[in-house]
Amino acid sequence: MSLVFTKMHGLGNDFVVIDGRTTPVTLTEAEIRALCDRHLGIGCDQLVLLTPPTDPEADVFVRFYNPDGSEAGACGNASRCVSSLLGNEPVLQTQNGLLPTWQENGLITVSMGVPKLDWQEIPLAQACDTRHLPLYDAAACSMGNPHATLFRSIEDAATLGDALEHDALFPERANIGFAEIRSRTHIRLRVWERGAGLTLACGSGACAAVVNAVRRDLVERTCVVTMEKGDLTITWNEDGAVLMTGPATTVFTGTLV
Ligand SMILES: N[C@@H](CCC[C@H](N)C(=O)O)C(=O)O
Repeated sequence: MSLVFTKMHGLGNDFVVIDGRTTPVTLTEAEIRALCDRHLGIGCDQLVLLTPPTDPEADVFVRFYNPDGSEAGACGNASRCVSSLLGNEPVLQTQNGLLPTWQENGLITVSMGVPKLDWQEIPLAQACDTRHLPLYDAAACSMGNPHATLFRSIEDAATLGDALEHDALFPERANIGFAEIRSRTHIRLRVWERGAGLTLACGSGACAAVVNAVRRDLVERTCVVTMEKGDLTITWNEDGAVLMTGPATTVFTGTLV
């Protein structure tokens, strides 16, 4: 069976999007790993599978897979890409609920939902206080997927990310953000992603960085987050939802044989 796919990216966080809405597509973990492989497959940071929605309010069900074959509950950059690919401002159904999307001035906004703030807070605090892990002033939240944000140099992402992703502190592993506060409306960020390693951008990581920085009173509720290839604008609304705005790019389509 041949399989059509679309290669997309959001600020360099790249995806293989497979549309299984009309013809069901089933992929094993091994097949996902093979497709994501940059040498032996197509190559991407996440594989994104579209299936029919089960919620009448949604236009599509979107599932996100890391290159190690694990499934993630959220992926901000891929959510913008799917919105751009489908057009007509779709509502995305994800493991983290319904995500409305809309387009303005060539940029896509996704309402990423309400962060869970108590996620891992106690273990992280214990780690800082008693285990002397290098988690200086770390904070954690879930954006539908687990994120810890460390307020320290982005240079540390390459050296500390892997060990922290796999630290016993995080039973489900975690995405580890390294955030430099440049001003009260600007964060510079690098993210070591669970199941993917260091990526050029992470949308849910940018949302988590702003939420965690607001909780530390380091930034305002609307912030520009700069990553390797550009900016996202993140707003943590007073009603609790986090809005993420940024670009989405289609690179090419192809057929798997
Ligand atoms: N690149 C993503 C996040 C992808 C999932 C993550 N690696 C996880 O396992 O939670 C984004 O843009 O949010």
